[in-house]
Amino acid sequence: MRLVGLTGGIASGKSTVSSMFKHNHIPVVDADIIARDALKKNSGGYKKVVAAFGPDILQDDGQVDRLKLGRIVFSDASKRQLLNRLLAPYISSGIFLEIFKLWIKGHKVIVLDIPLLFEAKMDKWTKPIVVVWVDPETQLRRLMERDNSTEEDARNRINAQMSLDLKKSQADIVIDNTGSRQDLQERFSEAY
Ligand SMILES: CC(C)(COP(=O)(O)OP(=O)(O)OC[C@H]1O[C@@H](n2cnc3c(N)ncnc32)[C@H](O)[C@@H]1O)[C@@H](O)C(=O)NCCC(=O)NCCS
Ligand SMILES: Nc1ncnc2c1ncn2[C@@H]1O[C@H](COP(=O)(O)OP(=O)(O)OP(=O)(O)O)[C@@H](O)[C@H]1O
Repeated sequence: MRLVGLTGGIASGKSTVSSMFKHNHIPVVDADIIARDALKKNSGGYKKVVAAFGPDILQDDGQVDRLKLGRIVFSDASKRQLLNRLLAPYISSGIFLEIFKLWIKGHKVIVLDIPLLFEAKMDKWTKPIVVVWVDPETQLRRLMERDNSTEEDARNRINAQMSLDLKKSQADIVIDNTGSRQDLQERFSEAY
């Protein structure tokens, strides 16, 4: 079985590339979805995170206020490391469970779409590593547009990750997504 690592920076275009893999009938495990499940009300991760960060991070319905928690952790590295440490066991076991389910169904190639592939040291499990790269200005603009966020919030999120150029230097395949969606489709078709 081949596990392809699909990574990049926030808003560099991983989800867009991941839908191209799905279009080619290659299944994708999305680490962001698994991380969201790990923080849903009453899950193991939720209980740990609420115990550590306090009830102020909760909405009226008891779910975690993701915007509020995001503001806290993306502007404070030690709080971010704490959140990462608390959720890591739930996220990694969720990822391996999803991969296992696809493997027993007989899939020979599976894509793991994970923004923190290198940061979480999961790069040793994947080959090839595909990095979706964009230039910094395009990344900032797309992130602000997509999330309707301020420049400060967007910069904090970008700075919370390993630099995109460093990720690019460790890639087996680089897909440049600075151009149009059509250009991206062409880059993808050249690589796959
Ligand atoms: C802080 C949280 C609640 C903010 O939620 P929000 O809905 O605003 O963002 P979302 O989860 O959709 O993430 C958007 C992007 O932010 C980046 N990001 C998320 N968590 C982190 C992190 N801990 N460090 C660096 N970048 C991160 C990723 O590029 C991700 O694609 C959430 O991101 C979270 O629980 N993060 C910790 C879990 C994690 O590490 N997730 C990454 C997947 S492995
Ligand atoms: N080539 C492109 N031209 C214009 N907009 C694009 C292009 N590629 C992606 N986008 C847009 O940029 C934003 C970020 O793309 P996408 O959501 O695929 O990134 P991502 O890497 O999956 O982000 P995250 O790390 O937050 O999950 C989205 O709004 C998407 O529609």
